[in-house]
Amino acid sequence: MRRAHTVEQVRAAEAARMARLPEGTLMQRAAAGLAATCARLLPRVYGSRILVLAGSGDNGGDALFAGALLARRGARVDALLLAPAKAHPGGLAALRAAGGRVTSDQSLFSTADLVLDGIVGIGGSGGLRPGAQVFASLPRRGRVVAVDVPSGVDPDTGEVPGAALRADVTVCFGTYKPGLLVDPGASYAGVLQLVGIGLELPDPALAALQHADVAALLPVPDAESDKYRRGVVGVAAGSARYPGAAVLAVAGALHGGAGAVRYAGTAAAEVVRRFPEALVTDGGPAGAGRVQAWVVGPGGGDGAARALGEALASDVPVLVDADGLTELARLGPAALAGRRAPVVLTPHTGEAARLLAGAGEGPPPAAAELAAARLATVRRLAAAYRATVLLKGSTTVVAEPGGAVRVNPTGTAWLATAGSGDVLSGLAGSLLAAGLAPLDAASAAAYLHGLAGRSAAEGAPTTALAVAAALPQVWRAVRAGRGPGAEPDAPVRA
Ligand SMILES: NC(=O)C1=CN([C@@H]2O[C@H](COP(=O)(O)OP(=O)(O)OC[C@H]3O[C@@H](n4cnc5c(N)ncnc54)[C@H](O)[C@@H]3O)[C@@H](O)[C@H]2O)[C@@H](O)CC1
Ligand SMILES: Nc1ncnc2c1ncn2[C@@H]1O[C@H](COP(=O)(O)OP(=O)(O)O)[C@@H](O)[C@H]1O
Ligand SMILES: [K+]
Repeated sequence: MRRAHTVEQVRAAEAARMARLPEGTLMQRAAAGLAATCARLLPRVYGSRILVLAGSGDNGGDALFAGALLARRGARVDALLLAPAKAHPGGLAALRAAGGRVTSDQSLFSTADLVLDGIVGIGGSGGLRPGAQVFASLPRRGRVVAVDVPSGVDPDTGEVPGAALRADVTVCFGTYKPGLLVDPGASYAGVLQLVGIGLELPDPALAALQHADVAALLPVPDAESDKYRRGVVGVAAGSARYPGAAVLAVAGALHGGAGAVRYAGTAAAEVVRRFPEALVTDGGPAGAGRVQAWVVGPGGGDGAARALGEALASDVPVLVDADGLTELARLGPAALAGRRAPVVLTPHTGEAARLLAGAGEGPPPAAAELAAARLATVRRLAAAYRATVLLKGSTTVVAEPGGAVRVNPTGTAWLATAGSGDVLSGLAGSLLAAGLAPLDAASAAAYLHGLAGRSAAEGAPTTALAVAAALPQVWRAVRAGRGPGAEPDAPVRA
């Protein structure tokens, strides 16, 4: 599990640690780790040209001390101070003593072999200040290494309220910060490198599953298993207008670990033609027979309202997607009140906007606004509907009401293809039917779906059905601990 902590959590852990260590120890550890990463990124340190951008706080201090270490190894290091009067005195003295120089020449940004972004770290707020904005758009030749956080990215949320400096690598200290794992911030961070500085940290604010975590969650049949004990997942999806959504949701469900898939809806003939192993009925969930979880809504069209009502009236977990969400938004959170079994909602940002409006949170916000504030959005939705919410998009995030939040590290923009969301809802519903808790089912499904998307695409456009077809190989890779993302220290973003 990759864990991320908020600024408040990091500061508390740092304060506790610093009380027991000589002053400056943590900064020395941070700078040493930072310099080591920079050295690995350069063909050779000796003779390379390095520009340090140093702001007014300790983030600038880290960058200056790292610059000093690199200067001692023969690099030519220039430091551009964004607030010269407030530059970290110890860091500046160390840099000068090592032969580094202070410069005001901004063109070095474009000629340096490596740029260290020490403008602002976890003390940052708002976008880059005017004096630093120029670096967000200057051409670059060498790599940019962000110190702790790319300057301009909000460390706690990943929001990017103004200009920010895009990094190739971010070296973060002590723990990941949520803003490094969630878009848009994550897309500014590049590859993440964690440097331990010996902090003792509390439960994380945000976590990202890794291969071993997902492998431990995946249901595996044993000698006692039969198809019913493995769980039956019901899929109420598709309509005369959108029969394909039924096929895609069933395709996802068939690869999610349930022992059987029961389809209920008007696309029964299409489903059986494609998947003879599915059990089908052309009525709604109420008359479909016993299942351990329902998936309602993909391509549901006019039938979504009835299917949602019948599924919610059952006593098993219900996953609501697509047209089911539109109907739920119309009804508002009251439709879920009194339900004992869990509810999982899987909106994209457009559906999230409708759900928020349906919860009485004012007029529907613009989807783009919600995408820019993914963590806040998923938390608001989970709280308003008292349900587990998986918010889809450039970074998929999953939240429980008032509780844990998970971020999916495996996504790929190739998944932005019609119908891939239907595969995801079938898959997640199947994991729910197999007995996984809602947060685990949703986040494991997103993890597998992302890997399947990568594997199906391999750099070329793919289709939703191909994503479903790639699921078995992805299961095997995750269970065997191999394939992309398998190494514990694999970059969060491939
Ligand atoms: N506290 C510690 O023990 C450690 C801190 N470390 C470093 O210290 C950093 C935090 O240092 P600070 O608390 O001094 O905070 P920062 O260095 O992140 O920034 C604080 C200063 O930047 C200004 N500022 C805020 N937003 C800005 C913006 N958007 N543009 C320009 N300037 C802005 C503030 O006015 C303030 O003066 C961490 O990110 C990490 O790099 C590391 O050395 C590890 C140990
Ligand atoms: N830019 C993106 N980067 C990564 N994944 C994306 C991006 N855009 C969409 N996705 C993923 O693609 C899938 C699309 O689902 P959805 O929006 O429901 O489409 P559909 O209704 O056509 O199935 C989701 O899993 C979503 O997370
Ligand atoms: K920084």
